[in-house]
Amino acid sequence: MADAAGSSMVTAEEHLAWILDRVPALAPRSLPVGEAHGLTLAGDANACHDLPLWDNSAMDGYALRAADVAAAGPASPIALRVLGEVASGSAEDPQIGPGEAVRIMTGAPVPADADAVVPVEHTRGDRADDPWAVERVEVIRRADPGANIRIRGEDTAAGAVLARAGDLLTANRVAALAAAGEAAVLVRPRPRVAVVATGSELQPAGAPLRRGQIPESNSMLVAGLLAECGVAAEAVQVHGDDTDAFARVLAELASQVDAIITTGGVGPGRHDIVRIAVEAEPEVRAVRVAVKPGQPQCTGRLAGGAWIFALPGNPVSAAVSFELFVRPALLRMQGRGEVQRMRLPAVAASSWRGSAGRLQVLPVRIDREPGGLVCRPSVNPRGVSHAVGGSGAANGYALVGPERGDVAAGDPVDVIVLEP
Ligand SMILES: Nc1nc2c(c(=O)[nH]1)N[C@H]1C(S)=C(S)[C@@H](COP(=O)(O)OP(=O)(O)OC[C@H]3O[C@@H](n4cnc5c(N)ncnc54)[C@H](O)[C@@H]3O)O[C@H]1N2
Ligand code: MOO
Repeated sequence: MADAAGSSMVTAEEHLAWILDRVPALAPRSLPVGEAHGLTLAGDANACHDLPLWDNSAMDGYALRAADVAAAGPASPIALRVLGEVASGSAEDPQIGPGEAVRIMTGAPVPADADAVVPVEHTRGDRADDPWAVERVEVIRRADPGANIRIRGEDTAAGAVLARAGDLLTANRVAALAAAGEAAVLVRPRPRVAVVATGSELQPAGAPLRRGQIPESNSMLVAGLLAECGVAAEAVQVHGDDTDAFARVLAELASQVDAIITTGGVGPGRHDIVRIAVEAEPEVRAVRVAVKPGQPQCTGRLAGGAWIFALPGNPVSAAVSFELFVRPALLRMQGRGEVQRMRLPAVAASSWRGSAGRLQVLPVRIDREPGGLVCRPSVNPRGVSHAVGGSGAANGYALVGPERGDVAAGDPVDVIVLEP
């Protein structure tokens, strides 16, 4: 281990940069586009063909020659002979002469002889009980050339870049790639992650508690935070403060997963078994980060292969550490270009005590108000790290830089929103 626990203090930015410089990108693989939602592209993806593929109708109506209906109006209908129909999926390209039209449906290819589509609402049919004409249609509104025709390639040209390496494949992106003819995409997989909560005081939720015991909640916290960033935990374990047993668990998991997230046991205490277990690991750093909460961190690559993110046991400290360091690292393993959440400007609705010299990451309730976003602490800022109860009501974090001190009501603060 590079430093003895707590022997050096680094900024949150420096610790994140240290992590992002080192975490490996997982090997890419090709997947059918329909299985790639939520993954990250490992190479640029281009349109295989124009979108739309051919000039097609934007309306259910009649394809015709615009010049034929230039003088049409409600009081001066123009009658056209109906030749037939081009339905969606039809490969027909019927010839249309002057004074002629074909019924056409939305999305169907516009016949080469037509230069406009008139919606059925702007026509009168030749039967009393049906708006659609069979043989003869009266057009009661003029149409300009090009009206209601979606031009081949006007959305995206063949060969255009639709998404780049590092982009998340959102539902919209997957749809764009499929629509543009991509059958398979090169993506990086989600990391395999194990969660290990440590502490001899921990009991299953709902179990009877004697003095000194508490319900275990961090494993659910971390597994849930993983799920919220698209990763299903492969293993979730809870262990007591037995250094040897923990070292064995770590050694076993290190060759099975890409990352191990532990909580608890990173302080300088006599039973802080995680810190003790990773002390001899040359590529794991133990640092104190200038952040509140989330100060003690042991992070790096274990000799067995996996990365370890040993987070403090205090529940809010663990949650903040996950947000600041683990989430970006897991996204970078997937090759994601942007690994940080968007920071939005908000206004503090109340004053709170700051933490000059450390980045304050405060669980807050963020609300929309007519003037913009406002936020108020959801925990007592006096003691944030253990405030698991109050933090449950938070929907984001306020980020107050180390150069700032206390926050006054009305002050601007940056927030990140955690709810989708
Ligand atoms: N002498 C010092 N003491 C402490 C320091 C320090 O610098 N010097 N740092 C404090 C800070 S800051 C933090 S954060 C904690 C980090 O402690 P650990 O990572 O060793 O965490 P634990 O001692 O195991 O637990 C802390 C706290 O959290 C509760 N906890 C732990 N695991 C869970 C769980 N799975 N579910 C729910 N709650 C859990 C635990 O009961 C403790 O109350 O150290 C400070 N001390
Ligand atoms: O720095 Mo510890 O993680 O706050 O309480």
